[in-house]
Amino acid sequence: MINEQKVRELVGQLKDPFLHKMLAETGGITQVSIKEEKKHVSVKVAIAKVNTAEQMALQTQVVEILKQAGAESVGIRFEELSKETLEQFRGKATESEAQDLLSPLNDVEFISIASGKGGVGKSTVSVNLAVALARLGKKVGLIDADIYGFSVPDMMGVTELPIIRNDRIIPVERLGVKVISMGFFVEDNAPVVWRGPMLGKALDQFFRDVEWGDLDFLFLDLPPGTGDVALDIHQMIPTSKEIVVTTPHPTAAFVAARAGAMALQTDHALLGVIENMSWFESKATGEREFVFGQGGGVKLAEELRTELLGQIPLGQPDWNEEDFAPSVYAVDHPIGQIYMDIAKNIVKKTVK
Ligand SMILES: Nc1ncnc2c1ncn2[C@@H]1O[C@H](COP(=O)(O)OP(=O)(O)OP(=O)(O)O)[C@@H](O)[C@H]1O
Repeated sequence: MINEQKVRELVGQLKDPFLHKMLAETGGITQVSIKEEKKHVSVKVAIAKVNTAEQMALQTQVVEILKQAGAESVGIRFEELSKETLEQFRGKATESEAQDLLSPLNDVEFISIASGKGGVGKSTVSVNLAVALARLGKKVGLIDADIYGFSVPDMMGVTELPIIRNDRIIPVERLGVKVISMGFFVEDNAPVVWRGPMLGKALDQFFRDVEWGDLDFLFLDLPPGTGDVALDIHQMIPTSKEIVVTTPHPTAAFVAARAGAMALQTDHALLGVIENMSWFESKATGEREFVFGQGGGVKLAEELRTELLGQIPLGQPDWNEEDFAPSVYAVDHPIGQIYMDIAKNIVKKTVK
């Protein structure tokens, strides 16, 4: 039976990745709560530096150790240790440990894109939002963590593979966005059965071993659905702001609500809802046809107590040969404009 004492004992043995001291020693476990009937454990952990690759590695360890001890799901929030505690320990830090504190993913805004089921346009939205933020002059990265699909490289017209320099993976840059995909690391783009530890290792690499450089936003295209893989990934990625994509049919919104609930349960914040395939507009008459129903986005946003960030109609991107990215809408395309509006709202909502 897992209880608070057990949680403190187990997590307390793990080390603050910067101070290299056990969390029990640094006073790094600041809160523990357990929902007995659901076996959901929430822990608040204080470490020297938050939103880093090191935090992400520690997060994976905490989830693993608590799951082994019988927790069914784990929620983790990170905060920074107080100045006094830091000074007390940092005085003893070596030069290389001080280097850790300059970890390049500090202060990056992680934005994950989720959906209740496949095929609703989650990858299309991820790609176009990332490009729209780059068009606004932001420094943007995109991780294709949809392990069932690997669709991002094709959608953006990426044909090359990342190169490795000094043991670091250099992401492929396309339309101002630095891209890394699970698909780059499997043969022939074949689907893979990713098991927990392997998946964790692959994701960990994307944060730790990729030379992201200086980023404002790092997007994560998550696998669709609310099954085990989606849950694992939610637990393995750093704390992020999440966008849930749905189609307008009310039953689609119902499934998407579960994705939103999963985000909250795993301690990610909701940034809002995007409704995709909202209508088809006739070029000749301007009349709108609600091919996939109506109202799903509004309903979902209400249910999740968040904002409807935008509605995206059906429409094909117009691309030209030189800049071939099949799923990216041009900046002057009406749908490209909608993505720009959503991107501006994201900037406002995240103060980046
Ligand atoms: N607004 C839209 N208008 C027209 N086609 C769209 C629109 N949004 C997405 N599509 C198309 O729908 C298909 C599914 O989109 P996408 O792959 O982005 O969905 P997904 O939710 O990421 O699916 P999965 O998670 O299963 O990979 C793609 O062929 C995409 O080009």
